[in-house]
Amino acid sequence: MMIHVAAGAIIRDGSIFIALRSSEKHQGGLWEFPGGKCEMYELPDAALIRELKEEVGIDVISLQSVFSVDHDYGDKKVCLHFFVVDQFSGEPHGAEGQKVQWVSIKKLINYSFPKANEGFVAFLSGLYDLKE
Ligand SMILES: Nc1nc2c([nH]c(=O)n2[C@H]2C[C@H](O)[C@@H](COP(=O)(O)OP(=O)(O)OP(=O)(O)O)O2)c(=O)[nH]1
Ligand SMILES: [Mg+2]
Repeated sequence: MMIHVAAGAIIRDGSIFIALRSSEKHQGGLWEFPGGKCEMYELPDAALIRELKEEVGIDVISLQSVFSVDHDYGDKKVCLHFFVVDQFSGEPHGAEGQKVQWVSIKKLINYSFPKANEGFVAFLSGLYDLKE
């Protein structure tokens, strides 16, 4: 079964907010873009808005869908729906006790993400290049 997941790159002043997945979770110990699984009949944008409120305590004002990627981890098949979140209210923080940090876009490639994130990390790194 394919699990649909919404994940968002929260962007402010050339940096992106990332969170560490706890070691007991699937793909634990790796950095992630906050988000989570879509509930039944829930579209990815609605799932992301809900998850960002729960996990990082922000209210999304503006989000843009970037692309979706199917990935088979062997133990789990996911369809990741990636978004850029460029307007929000509230200050992002680890609302569930997870380790978080702001990372400048040019340094994003130095962090270890789950395999399914490769294309999105490359895309975000490209956004930075456009500003040079
Ligand atoms: N949130 C998030 N999940 C990702 C990313 N990359 C990636 O492969 N995943 C995978 C890991 C998980 O198998 C799945 C998302 O699960 P999750 O643990 O965030 O889901 P959730 O927030 O609904 O959490 P839970 O309550 O079920 O624990 O997608 C990413 O950048 N962000
Ligand atoms: Mg999650």
